[in-house]
Amino acid sequence: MLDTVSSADRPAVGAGPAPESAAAPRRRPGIRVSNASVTYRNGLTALKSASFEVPHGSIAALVGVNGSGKSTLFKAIMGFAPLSEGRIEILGTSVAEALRANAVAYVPQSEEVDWNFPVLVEDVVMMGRYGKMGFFRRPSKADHAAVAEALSRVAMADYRKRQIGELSGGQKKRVFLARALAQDGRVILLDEPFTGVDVGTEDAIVNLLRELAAEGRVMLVSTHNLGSVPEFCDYTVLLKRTVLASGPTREVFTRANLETAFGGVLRHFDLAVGDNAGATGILTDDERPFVVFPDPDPGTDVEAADIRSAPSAGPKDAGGAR
Ligand SMILES: Nc1ncnc2c1ncn2[C@@H]1O[C@H](COP(=O)(O)OP(=O)(O)OP(=O)(O)O)[C@@H](O)[C@H]1O
Repeated sequence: MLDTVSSADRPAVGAGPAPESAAAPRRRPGIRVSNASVTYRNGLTALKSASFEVPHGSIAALVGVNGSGKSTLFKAIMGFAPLSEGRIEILGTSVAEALRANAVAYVPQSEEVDWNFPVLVEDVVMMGRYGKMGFFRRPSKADHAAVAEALSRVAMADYRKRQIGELSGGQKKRVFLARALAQDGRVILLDEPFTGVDVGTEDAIVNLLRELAAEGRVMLVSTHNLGSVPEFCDYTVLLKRTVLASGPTREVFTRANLETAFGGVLRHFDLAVGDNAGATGILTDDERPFVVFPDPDPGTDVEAADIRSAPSAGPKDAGGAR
């Protein structure tokens, strides 16, 4: 039986996880990955001894270069890729039990979907209800109501009779988010939800994810959009065939950790400001950049912010692009 979430489990959205003290009860993990390894049939170990936790009611970024194992981790959480060692727990149960309870929803990358397949928007969202239907998959009133509510939550109710292939990239993403909502997924895995979407749609998706976190759901978001991670992800998991670092974003999402995770792949500019010895750093792997301001008080956390576009002044080289 999957456990339920009380409001006591929920963090203040956007405020990051509450600090834990000896007196405070430990927040229950939504996803707990312990020493998990995945080896494909061709002998490649795509994930080695990965361990991390993401608590109830939070949004976690899954960040790493192409081939670092993000999709492999998603497949393991969805039960498609068996573990050669270790364990994954979802809402305190095994993967198999979480899948039986229909607790894990997946929002795919656009490339994974055949957009020529003739299917209506409302039919795609109805797929989220299949796990709750009988053998003949005849939708009940409740199923139709759940689909309508999910579509209106992502502002796509007017498109329900449209062919999915006719929609824009951002609209398609919202439809697949609606499918996850119709399923009532308590754990939602989102694969590159911001690729190819405009800023308005990205903001709409982020706001929705915040609402879902406030409802106690757990989101794991694979993204190359580094600039948006500190903005809306409470937790970060840095992946490079294993977990390099994981925990609250403000602790994990540091320049040093990002450089380790991305190595030479990450573009890195330092903007020297006048004679200021400290320099503003911009880290990007080509989507929205992540900006690191000089630390006014060395020894404390690095201050970070995101920008939506490159600064108008060109980068003054203090290390240059790598
Ligand atoms: N079915 C498979 N069989 C064998 N190797 C695989 C399989 N799927 C993925 N791999 C390999 O596992 C490694 C990790 O791939 P994965 O798709 O998990 O990376 P990723 O971080 O999701 O990459 P991207 O950012 O490009 O989506 C890669 O070297 C990939 O070639």
